[in-house]
Amino acid sequence: MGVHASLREHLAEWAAEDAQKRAVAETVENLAKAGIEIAKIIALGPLAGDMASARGEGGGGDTQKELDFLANKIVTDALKASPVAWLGSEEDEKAVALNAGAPLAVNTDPLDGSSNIDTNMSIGTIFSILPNKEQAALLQPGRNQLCAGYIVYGPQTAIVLTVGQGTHIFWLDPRTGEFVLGKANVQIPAETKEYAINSSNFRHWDDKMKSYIVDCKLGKDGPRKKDFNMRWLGSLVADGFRILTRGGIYLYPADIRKGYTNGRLRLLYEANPIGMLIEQAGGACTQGKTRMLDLEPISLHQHVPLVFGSKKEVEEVAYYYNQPPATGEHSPLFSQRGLFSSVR
Ligand SMILES: O=P(O)(O)OC[C@H]1O[C@](O)(COP(=O)(O)O)[C@@H](O)[C@@H]1O
Ligand SMILES: [Mg+2]
Ligand SMILES: [Mg+2]
Repeated sequence: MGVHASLREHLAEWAAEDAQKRAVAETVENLAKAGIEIAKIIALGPLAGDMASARGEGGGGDTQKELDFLANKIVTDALKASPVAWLGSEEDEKAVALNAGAPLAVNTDPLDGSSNIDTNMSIGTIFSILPNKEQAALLQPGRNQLCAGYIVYGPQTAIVLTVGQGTHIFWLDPRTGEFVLGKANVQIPAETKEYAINSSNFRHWDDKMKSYIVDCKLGKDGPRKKDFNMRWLGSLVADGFRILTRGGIYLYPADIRKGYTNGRLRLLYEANPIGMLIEQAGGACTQGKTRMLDLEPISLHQHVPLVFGSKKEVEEVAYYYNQPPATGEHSPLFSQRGLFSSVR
């Protein structure tokens, strides 16, 4: 399949005469229109009202902000007008029935990066499109996704998209209201020297994660033998975009805080769509050791530890997780030497 200049042409050629693919294409186009609407609100900043004010709790249990609510409404309306039977949204506690008998089911994070709404930083809308099934259509492993993507609202608005034939980035041209191809077949470099983690949580992590980060910080003086840089934007879509652009690794591990024992990110509408986009760009996405897209979901708002990015670096994290437990002076808590330097 060729990659066409506009998102519309790209989807039309891919879908051709296949009914399921045409349904996916129509849904993506409707989500793209919803994205343009959301982008306009975001571009207004405070002129659109206080979009960062709290409204209560969203369906997933996190604080719901005004823009979370509004984005959910816009995305839900777009999906109601699409061949979608079931909707799973971060902002709705339960699955939402849309068009009975339609061929698709969609999981979405309508507004990712809510803590950045009033900071003029990139935020986004994530979606994962699945075939409809008679039972539990939304609870399918990520490898079943027909399409995954997100719209990022940043200095530029763009859609990062995969239908299983590479990951492509389409930029919104505000002059025409059309998404046009910016980067076809994104390839994430296999190796990296840049990691992204909220390191304020260091004391809550297990020893394996502490060791990995300690060794990154030791740089050339430690077992990794290279200096690392760190970035943390606090929006998965923005950190993900950087990794798609120049490589890197993103980590949100499980930790011992209440509500974080399976990490912070959600499997169905964050980890799975990001996982498909990253794999299709030559990267890897795991729960630390095992492939994200093979995980059998058990609930709509399920948390999962998330590690993704440059393939070799993601494998390096699995290497740390596969080491025997650390004890005594070899603990990164007590040592400035890398925990596993002796076993390499
Ligand atoms: O504030 P923390 O703990 O660093 O978490 C940041 C992570 O949480 C998220 O904001 C979760 O997404 P929501 O804003 O959709 O809840 C990610 O985008 C981001 O990577
Ligand atoms: Mg999110
Ligand atoms: Mg969200």
